[in-house]
Amino acid sequence: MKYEIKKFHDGQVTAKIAETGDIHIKIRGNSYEDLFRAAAIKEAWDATNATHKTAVAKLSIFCLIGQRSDRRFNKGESFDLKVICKFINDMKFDAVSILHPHSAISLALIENSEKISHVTYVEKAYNQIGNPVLVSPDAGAYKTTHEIAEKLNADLVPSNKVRVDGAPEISIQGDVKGKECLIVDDLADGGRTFKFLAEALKKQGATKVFLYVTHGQFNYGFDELKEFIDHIYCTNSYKDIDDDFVTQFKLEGL
Ligand SMILES: O=P(O)(O)OC[C@H]1O[C@H](OP(=O)(O)OP(=O)(O)O)[C@H](O)[C@@H]1O
Repeated sequence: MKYEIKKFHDGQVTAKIAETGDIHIKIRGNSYEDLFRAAAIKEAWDATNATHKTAVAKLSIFCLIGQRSDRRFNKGESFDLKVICKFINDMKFDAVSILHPHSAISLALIENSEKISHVTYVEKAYNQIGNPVLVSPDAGAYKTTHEIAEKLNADLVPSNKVRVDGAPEISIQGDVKGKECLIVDDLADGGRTFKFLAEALKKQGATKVFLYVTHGQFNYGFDELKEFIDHIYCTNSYKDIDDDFVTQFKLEGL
């Protein structure tokens, strides 16, 4: 470790660089404090490397806070992802990698950014289940899941979701009768999207329904989800989960 982080009683974070040279900071990035930690480390690193111009600083963010707020939802409201990305740009990293961002807007707003693909984790779930049909829950997930289906040589059933008064309405565009399905998406907040989709898939004859999300928040627990979902796969980008219902793929550095 090339740095130390300390926190004062009032919540202030402070960093100390232990060695000069290249640095690669890996954070969840799912809280403002995480971003401030990275900023403190980078500030100390810049000062330490002021005469070492060839050293490289990289930042990996595994679960970018505000990634869903990729537009100004209503007139008069703040565009939160823009504020967050401005803060990240101010740190001036040479490269910023973002694991499975919700949309391409994060990558467009962050300078020197690139995406870390989630294909490895989907592939692990796909192999553990034994070649299920992939299901993309909405238009946003279709493009990336289509790319993954091509790579894995898997069947893909697209589905569409529109929210009516906050509740998702589902239409499935393919035959899932007698098949095992793996829903693939970026994040689960409460997970209602997937509960409704799993119910619809089972009504159409799917034998088992599994869920893969990269960022597993599951803010309301698993009880409701267990009704129609057989098992969940996710990474620990957002938090560590200890539950038999969930298989978590641990990210290096967390
Ligand atoms: O766990 P849940 O509460 O069901 O939410 C999960 C869904 O919400 C997100 O999409 P979102 O509706 O934000 O996508 P949008 O960009 O189309 O608004 C995410 O990509 C999932 O599809």
